[in-house]
Amino acid sequence: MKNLQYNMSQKNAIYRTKQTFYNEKWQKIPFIIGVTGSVAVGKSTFAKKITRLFERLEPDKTIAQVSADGFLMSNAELKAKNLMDQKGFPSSFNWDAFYTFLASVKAGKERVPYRLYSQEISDLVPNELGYVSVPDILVVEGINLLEVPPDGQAPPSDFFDYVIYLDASEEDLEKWYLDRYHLMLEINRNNPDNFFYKWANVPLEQADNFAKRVWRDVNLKNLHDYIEPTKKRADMIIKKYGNHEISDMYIRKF
Ligand SMILES: Nc1ncnc2c1ncn2[C@@H]1O[C@H](COP(=O)(O)OP(=O)(O)OP(=O)(O)O)[C@@H](O)[C@H]1O
Ligand SMILES: CC(C)(CO)[C@@H](O)C(=O)NCCC(=O)O
Repeated sequence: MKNLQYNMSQKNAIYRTKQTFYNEKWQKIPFIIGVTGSVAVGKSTFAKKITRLFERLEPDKTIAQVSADGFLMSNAELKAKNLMDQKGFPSSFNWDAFYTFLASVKAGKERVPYRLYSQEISDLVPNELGYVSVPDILVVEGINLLEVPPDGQAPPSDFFDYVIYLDASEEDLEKWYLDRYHLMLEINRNNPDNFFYKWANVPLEQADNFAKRVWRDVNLKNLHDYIEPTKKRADMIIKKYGNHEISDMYIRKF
């Protein structure tokens, strides 16, 4: 946390110096923190925690939190493009929208809109937008923050001031993924409109075989091919034990 606060004050000093040099009026530039890593590593939980911590430690600053899952294409769009088995891969994101969002936040625009994603419906939330209005700090969590878009679009990492990569063993990741899946089955057992309803009402072994296959063929493949290769570009790597406690921490000093 100290490291993050230090980086933030350094970055703000640079922004101020630049604006003075260019004879510009002082304008707040949001400090954007990224939290990245595998599906189910705990990015949104961790992002929530650092947001709460900042709210306590820096009570005079405004803090917002956004998930990069909102820049995925909708399930309908993925189905139409035959990309459902690549959900979460670079090919499944709307990179232009992600870039425009980050560029608008950094430019200090008011009420910058973004789509919301829900793990519970496993899709973008229809007819609802979130808005970010020039916060001091924006925490963005997502699997793709340090990836380079596939079609030559500008990479979102241009706008991140500090990126934390959460790391864990593949066994723990699969377990956390399945635990969350079981929770979704439980919650939606009597909810026929929900994505998980179908799987909540077949024998557990059959439901588990489906989830394990999705984990292996989609999320683990995504980790190997696209997410893990970005790890060395992070400013900080935090490795977690199976009980979610931190086992190791690496900080990039350059
Ligand atoms: N610190 C923690 N303590 C206890 N449980 C945790 C912790 N962090 C994550 N979990 C659990 O692990 C699972 C995955 O966490 P979370 O949804 O935050 O992951 P994620 O990386 O944001 O996932 P996704 O990429 O799919 O959005 C959830 O069931 C969550 O409750
Ligand atoms: C939304 C993502 C891509 C990442 O958060 C992930 O949770 C996901 O839905 N992966 C696709 C395969 C699956 O349903 O788990």
